[in-house]
Amino acid sequence: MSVRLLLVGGGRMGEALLGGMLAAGREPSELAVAEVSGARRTELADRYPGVQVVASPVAAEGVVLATKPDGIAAAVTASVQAGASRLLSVAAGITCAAMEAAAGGSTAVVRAMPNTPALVGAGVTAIAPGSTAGEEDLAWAEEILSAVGVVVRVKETQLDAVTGVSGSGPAYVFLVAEALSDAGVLAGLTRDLANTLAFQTLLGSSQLLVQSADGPAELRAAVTSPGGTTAAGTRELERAGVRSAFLEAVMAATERARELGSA
Ligand SMILES: NC(=O)C1=CN([C@@H]2O[C@H](COP(=O)(O)OP(=O)(O)OC[C@H]3O[C@@H](n4cnc5c(N)ncnc54)[C@H](O)[C@@H]3O)[C@@H](O)[C@H]2O)C=CC1
Ligand SMILES: O=C(O)[C@@H]1CCC=N1
Repeated sequence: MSVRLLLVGGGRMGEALLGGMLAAGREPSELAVAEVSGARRTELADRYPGVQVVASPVAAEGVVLATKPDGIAAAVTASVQAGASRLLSVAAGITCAAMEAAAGGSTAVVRAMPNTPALVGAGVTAIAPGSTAGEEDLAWAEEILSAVGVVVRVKETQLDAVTGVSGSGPAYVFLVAEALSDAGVLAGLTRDLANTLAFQTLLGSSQLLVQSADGPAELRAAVTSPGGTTAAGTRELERAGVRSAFLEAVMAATERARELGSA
């Protein structure tokens, strides 16, 4: 008997999607995970009772591909051989055309770029259709991914840039969190207190940003008193080239996604 949805690759991103879908109310019996690592299969089976955990693809109505980019072509072929007629890939760089070639038929392909805040239902995913994917296929992908956060539709040519901004973006934010906490310790606070202050500041600032009618420049101006502490701190960030560092980081990640797709 086929499952409704098979996840191929139960690593960090695959687990984020699986955990998010279950938290959003998906029945475990609808889901299966194909994972090549035996140790990982044991972990997943323990953590997600009721989800079928297998070593290679089983028959499924639809398949989410979450292996590393260099494993996607083989995973597409195995999934199609097992009977899948609809594929959704989250791999960085790998194009719909490459997956369609590996599928070798009329399989509908949707390419997506999610991010790990999907683990807590606060992800953002951009999706783009392959050449034979229609509205129903996009709606199917949206139904899966909207369980773990916001979903936006983009052109496939935009997906490498999306990878640079929001796919990799959580790592940049975590780096800021570490740095802000380290700075608190440098200024004499305990690590626990510095973590609480840094993490809650990131959370609160993000919530303010998405809920406010003002954009980031206005919100930053509201924190910055004339001749005050924030202006003094911001001057150092600008002097260190933080803004430029973010521009370069996103461009490097975007370029790397392109390279992964052409490897
Ligand atoms: N980690 C992240 O923040 C994000 C990752 N992605 C994409 O998600 C994909 C997975 O990335 P991660 O989860 O970080 O990597 P990972 O290495 O944690 O997970 C990959 C998993 O796939 C398994 N695997 C490999 N070949 C397989 C096969 N043929 N059949 C079944 N399982 C197989 C591996 O054993 C591993 O558990 C990548 O393509 C990446 O570009 C996309 C957005 C964000
Ligand atoms: O680092 C990577 O290649 C993956 C894709 C986006 C986030 N993590």
